[in-house]
Amino acid sequence: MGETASVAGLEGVVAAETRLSEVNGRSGEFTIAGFPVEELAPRATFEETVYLLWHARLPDAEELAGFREALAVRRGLPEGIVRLLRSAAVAGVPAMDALRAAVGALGVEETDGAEDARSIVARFPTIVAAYRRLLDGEEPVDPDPGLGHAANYLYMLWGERPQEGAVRALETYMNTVVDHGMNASTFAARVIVSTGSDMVSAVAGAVGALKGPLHGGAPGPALEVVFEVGSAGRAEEVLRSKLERGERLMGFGHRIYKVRDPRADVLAGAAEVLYGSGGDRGIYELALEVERTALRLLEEYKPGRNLKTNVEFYTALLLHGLGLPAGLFTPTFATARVAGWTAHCMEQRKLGRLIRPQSVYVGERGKKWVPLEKR
Ligand SMILES: CC(=O)SCCNC(=O)CCNC(=O)[C@H](O)C(C)(C)COP(=O)(O)OP(=O)(O)OC[C@H]1O[C@@H](n2cnc3c(N)ncnc32)[C@H](O)[C@@H]1OP(=O)(O)O
Ligand SMILES: O=C([O-])CC(=O)C(=O)O
Repeated sequence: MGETASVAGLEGVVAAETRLSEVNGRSGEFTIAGFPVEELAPRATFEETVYLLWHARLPDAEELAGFREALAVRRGLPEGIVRLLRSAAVAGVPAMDALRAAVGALGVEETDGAEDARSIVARFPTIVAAYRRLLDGEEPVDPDPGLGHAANYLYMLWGERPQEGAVRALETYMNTVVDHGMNASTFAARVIVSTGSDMVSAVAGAVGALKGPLHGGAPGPALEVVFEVGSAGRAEEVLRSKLERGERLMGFGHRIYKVRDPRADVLAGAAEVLYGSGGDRGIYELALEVERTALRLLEEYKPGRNLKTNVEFYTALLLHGLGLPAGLFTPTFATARVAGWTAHCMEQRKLGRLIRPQSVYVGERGKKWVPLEKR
């Protein structure tokens, strides 16, 4: 092969054609299967959004009822997976690692992609909620087939039926983050199925990619910073010292968005409603001050980089407002994004080829073997 320049982080490289979602980083627009995120996310149920991704259109009433039912009947976990989660909880395994192990242990149906996708998406919240309860020393709560996907997740976490406002906030969140172009975890999933491998393997790999702090692992640390700041007067001092030490501010910056991430506004709207009706209003106000200070300081320390608020900052605020502990932020992200991963797997299978980019060799050549005793 001739010499080819490498592109650090594959920035700007187009890796696939997709009809699932479009991220426009210059105008700050995000489209999910034809719908602007701000149009779809606050209105749709999660089941409607998943149906839209998988079928390229919204369901009618009968199709939606059938789809809800199809997910609801697949929520239960095989006994082996519950056993696996119990031992992981005893060993104190972090939630994303337990999720990855549990997903990896799901049986591969391999009859058709749609069946795999339904049973994987249906079981994600059950795994996450059961594991959270086991970590807290409580028994898992069985899914309630009478509840929608998001409501049932909260029910399995808390053991009581959630209020409508909480369900709406969670559905808005899950719809907002369900997919996002060729993000790292989605790309990982597409690479795995492109080899002809199965969807369970692809989703387990995607969970591994999502948990990193530069991707889906950011909201926990973003909230920690708000707590570390503690009061509005300390925002400048705390954030400045982080930037002086060369640390990144979690929840800010994005590979594609060079303007504000439009999902931040959708989640800010949902958070405003959630905190407006009570809850920890003080932390919400403080977070807004932290955001303002962070944006100002990022412009000062990284001029011209256009580092703006990303989805994770408001994810942290919204999920905290819902009463979720920080350890559940990334697993909850995964319970939404898994619908996008499976949609991409199906699309990749239909349209894609083996994904196999190139590397440029920068090592030495022509070396001579040296026997062990002479090294
Ligand atoms: C769901 C999601 O995945 S959304 C993203 C969630 N991740 C975060 O919030 C983590 C914080 N943000 C980041 O680390 C980055 O902005 C990323 C990983 C999201 C994007 O990274 P990239 O596109 O690779 O940008 P890159 O790492 O090249 O950074 C460009 C410059 O901006 C700086 N920078 C980028 N983000 C930040 C940040 N949050 N805080 C401080 N500096 C930053 C980098 O240090 C670099 O500066 P330099 O050129 O002077 O060395
Ligand atoms: O698109 C990205 O690179 C990261 C992101 O915001 C997401 O996955 O939601």
